[in-house]
Amino acid sequence: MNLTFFKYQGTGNDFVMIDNRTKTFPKQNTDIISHLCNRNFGIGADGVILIEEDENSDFRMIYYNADGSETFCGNGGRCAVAFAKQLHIIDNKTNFVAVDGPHFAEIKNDIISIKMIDVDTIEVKKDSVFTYTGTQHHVELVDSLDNYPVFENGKKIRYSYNDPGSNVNFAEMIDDATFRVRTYEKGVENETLACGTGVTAVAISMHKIKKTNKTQINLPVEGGNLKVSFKENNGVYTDVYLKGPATFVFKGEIEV
Ligand SMILES: N[C@H](CCC[C@H](N)C(=O)O)C(=O)O
Repeated sequence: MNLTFFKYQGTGNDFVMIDNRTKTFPKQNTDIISHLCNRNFGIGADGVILIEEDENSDFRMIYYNADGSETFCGNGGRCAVAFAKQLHIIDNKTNFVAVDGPHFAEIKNDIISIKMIDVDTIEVKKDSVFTYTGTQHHVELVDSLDNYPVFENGKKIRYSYNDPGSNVNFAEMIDDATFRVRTYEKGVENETLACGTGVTAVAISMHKIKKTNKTQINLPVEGGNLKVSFKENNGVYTDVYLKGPATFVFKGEIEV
């Protein structure tokens, strides 16, 4: 079949976006998803995102990692909002639904803010934090991310968690409002240039272990700059917003 796709990237986390309102995309075929994401034999991306109709919200976003596993994706959510606007499904504000539930989002001066789920499962361990921001995230502080072995150390930690494993975020404290982040992503099985649910996990974890008392955090990543803001009350994090750019790269067609 001939497939029209739109390529988007959010701070370097990149996605093949498909308007699947006709419900014709073969979702069960993980080989097709992997092929689309393959950077040599396909289009190349960290994941595939489908936009579908939803009776209770503006649209449904479905995210698949490059290995075909389904999860939520924060940067992907921001790109889905930009894509929905390009398709004239929405204007600058939207309520949409994803695998982890409903999300509000808005576009202001080309910056897309997406409301993330409330975060209340935060497991503080000796040298790391494990939390859930729409998917599983391991967070640990390191002295410097320059030349840090993200792939090697990330892969080891990723598989140390019981199935489905965990994404792994290494954070370097720049100041009390800024944490640089590099992430090894499960399902991509590599370092990505940014991870939205990952930087959200870092911001909340750093507040939880009292490395910062700020509730608006800057998170420079390899592919750009993200921001996370939140409220905290008795250890529960609400009004969690992930903010950053989402860019249309090109439109294309591929035979699958
Ligand atoms: N890049 C995504 C995270 C995808 C998470 C996925 N790798 C998984 O949990 O399996 C983000 O911006 O949140």
